Amino acid sequence: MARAAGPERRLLAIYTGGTIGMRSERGVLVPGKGLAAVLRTLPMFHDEGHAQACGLPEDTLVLPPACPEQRVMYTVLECQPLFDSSDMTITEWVQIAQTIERHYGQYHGFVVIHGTDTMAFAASVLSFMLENLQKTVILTGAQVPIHALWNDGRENLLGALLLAGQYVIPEVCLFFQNQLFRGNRVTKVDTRRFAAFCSPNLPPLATVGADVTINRELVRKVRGQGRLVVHGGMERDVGLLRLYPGIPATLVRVFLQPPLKGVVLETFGSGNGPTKPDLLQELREAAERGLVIVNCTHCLQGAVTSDYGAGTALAGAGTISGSDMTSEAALAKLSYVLGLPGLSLDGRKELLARDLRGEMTLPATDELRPSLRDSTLGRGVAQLLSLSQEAEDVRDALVPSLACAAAHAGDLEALQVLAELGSDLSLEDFGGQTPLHSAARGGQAGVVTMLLQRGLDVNARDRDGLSPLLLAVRGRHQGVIGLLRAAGACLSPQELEDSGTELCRLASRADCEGLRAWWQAGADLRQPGYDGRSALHVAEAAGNLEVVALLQSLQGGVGDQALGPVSPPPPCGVGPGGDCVLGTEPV
Ligand SMILES: NC(=O)C[C@H](N)C(=O)O
Repeated sequence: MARAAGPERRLLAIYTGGTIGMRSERGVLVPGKGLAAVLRTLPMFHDEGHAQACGLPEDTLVLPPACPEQRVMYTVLECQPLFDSSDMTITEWVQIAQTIERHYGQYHGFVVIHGTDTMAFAASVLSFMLENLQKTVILTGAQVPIHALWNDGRENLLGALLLAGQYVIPEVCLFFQNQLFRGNRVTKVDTRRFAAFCSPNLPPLATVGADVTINRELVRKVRGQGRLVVHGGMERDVGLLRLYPGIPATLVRVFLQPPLKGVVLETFGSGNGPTKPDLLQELREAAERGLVIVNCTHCLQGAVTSDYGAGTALAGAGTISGSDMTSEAALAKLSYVLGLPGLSLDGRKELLARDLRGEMTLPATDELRPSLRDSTLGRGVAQLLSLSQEAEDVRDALVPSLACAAAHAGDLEALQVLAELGSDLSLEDFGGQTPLHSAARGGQAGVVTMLLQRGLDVNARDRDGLSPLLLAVRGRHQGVIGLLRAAGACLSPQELEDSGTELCRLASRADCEGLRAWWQAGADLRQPGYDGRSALHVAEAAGNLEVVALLQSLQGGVGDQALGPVSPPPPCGVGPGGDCVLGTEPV
């Protein structure tokens, strides 16, 4: 965490609705449009003289100077429609995350103006969706509309803008009543008081009084240079069930039915529940058919422990400890972990038990999980996880090699754990290969898909100048070649030039699969070899009619039906389309 440098700090404020901008209609509060226009009239939110002197664009507001050399400028994106946050769902939160992603390069930080009723859910979900966050994201709102004489909206919004503008706190945070909390640690505790939120198991990251006090030890560190990854594939079939004394097993049974894939069980005290055999049996059966059950206490403060038989009975029925997570964070984490592609059930449970975004406090001796102990690679990753803070340098040095080994072996779980550690999956190992090279060489389509989704360079060259595409061609991995081509991979001029000799060699061995792989990668099958002859010449001379026919059909542009169509690579530099979210427009 650092105080932000530079004379101008640009922020994007995404206005989704909530009481802060609400107006009374027929006696009830409903979301109100035009927040930016209101802010423009309030001197604490806009310095019109400075804006005119600098010729700022119409949609840009500028705060009065907080310190002499720095100005915080901001643009308000107003969503359409605006929501009472009671109507917000994962769909809207995914759109907010994607808006941040689209504008990530343009702004130094982000403020999300949101209703308070579901703000703790929103902050939790966003914290998991935004991986490798290197900029400040702050959610805020109000208990009383900003137009009212006595309101908390002005202070909250101003504080959020100033903190996001002046500090780099690379987390999803929530600012309310002079306190900046980690977003996935909060819960709403009051319907009326301005101190609406509390963070029961983690002190605030910052407090604002006459001075701003940042709790530096708590702020998460940026690790690696990995780019922002937005996980939009959150699982929606997750639920929350609060136990109460005497809850019937039949009711629990109904609740746990498919399509539910994961549930947060709110239990008593330190994670205890009724020990009635029929209830435990329902939980056990659900867990055995693959439902993931996370045990969170319904107490405001404290964690799930194994102190009581009534708690260990739940663990015995297959529930996973949620430690001191809030229910909001646990639900968001379930949705995130169950939405990750390509993981086994054990791998998902492994991630759920880990602290991924600072959402849970792990016991001091964090035991290595059995699923990670199973393989040599898993052991390596598990050891890395257990290294102390001081050994981070060693860890950083080992990560590229481990990532390459995991990629080659198709071990998505190990890669996911490395990513969760903040490891940069684009780094080269000692041989100069990236994990994408290794996955391509190993024919690991699942890993290639994951790495491409993370935006890794599809045309990275290893120390010998080889591309992932060439390694996939050599391995004849058609699925991987297709994925790489669709992501814009091309053989380099050198690889294309060298292909002639290789094609002749394949033709002489009647290796049709090898020839098809080159064709699929975009090679010109007429490319001459070192002696000037093409693969077709070689096949004809050898009298191999099958190869001759294949080469003629491929060279003639008639794709082999058995191979399936090869989609042309998209033009380079095409980013995610559209600039609107929830119908959002700058105002
Ligand atoms: N204070 C608030 O913002 C409450 C409002 N119902 C909302 O969540 O949108």
